[in-house]
Amino acid sequence: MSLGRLHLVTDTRPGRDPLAVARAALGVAGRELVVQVRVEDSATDREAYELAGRMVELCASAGATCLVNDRLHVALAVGAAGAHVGADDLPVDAARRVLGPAAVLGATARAPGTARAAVAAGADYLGVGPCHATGTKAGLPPPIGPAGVTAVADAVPVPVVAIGGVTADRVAGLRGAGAYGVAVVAALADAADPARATAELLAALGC
Ligand SMILES: Cc1ncc(COP(=O)(O)OP(=O)(O)O)c(N)n1
Ligand SMILES: Cc1ncsc1CCOP(=O)(O)O
Ligand SMILES: [Mg+2]
Repeated sequence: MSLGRLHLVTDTRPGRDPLAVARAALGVAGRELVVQVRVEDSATDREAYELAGRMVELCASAGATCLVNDRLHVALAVGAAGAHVGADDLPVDAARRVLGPAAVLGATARAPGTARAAVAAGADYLGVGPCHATGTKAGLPPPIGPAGVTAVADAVPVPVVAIGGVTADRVAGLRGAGAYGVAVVAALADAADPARATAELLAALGC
């Protein structure tokens, strides 16, 4: 599996335009981009399906990978490449059974033990964090910092994607800590120029 190093997780805030941000990022990053479609828990399956379906088409035209957060049935229904699950979602082994062996399956981990368990259960990559403080998701445990990323990366043979408060300035520290790539919401969704912000993140990643 060749996984992109820059993951754009879609912004769930009302009034945002995740397709416009993804279009701008795809134009710069192409196949190096993974778009993870993430919607509010309160969003309907129909809303998730419609956004994910449009995102799959956009990603396909750029040669990029589209994943769906949490809702595996939506991932299957729109023909996404795979999905991402965390502690409140289906367990990794169940998610793998639902998606099948060929799908890309990501799992959240913040410590070596859970990371090893997720990989043993079938995760292809790990989303690890929050690495830094973030205002994007409430109720998270304290940031693990680059040292926490190293602890996980040293424990598993799969790519580690650092998430939480990631900015272009922080990418070098995270890569040095062992992260294969990074996942961002605000760094692209809040950027005045998402295409330029994408280029800066890619440059920091060494892509
Ligand atoms: C790449 C990546 N890493 C971690 C997460 C968080 O997933 P989860 O813990 O299930 O939380 P929600 O995103 O579902 O609120 C992620 N989505 N992507
Ligand atoms: C979904 C999620 N899980 C851990 S941090 C996070 C949000 C990351 O958003 P940002 O890049 O804006 O900090
Ligand atoms: Mg989840």
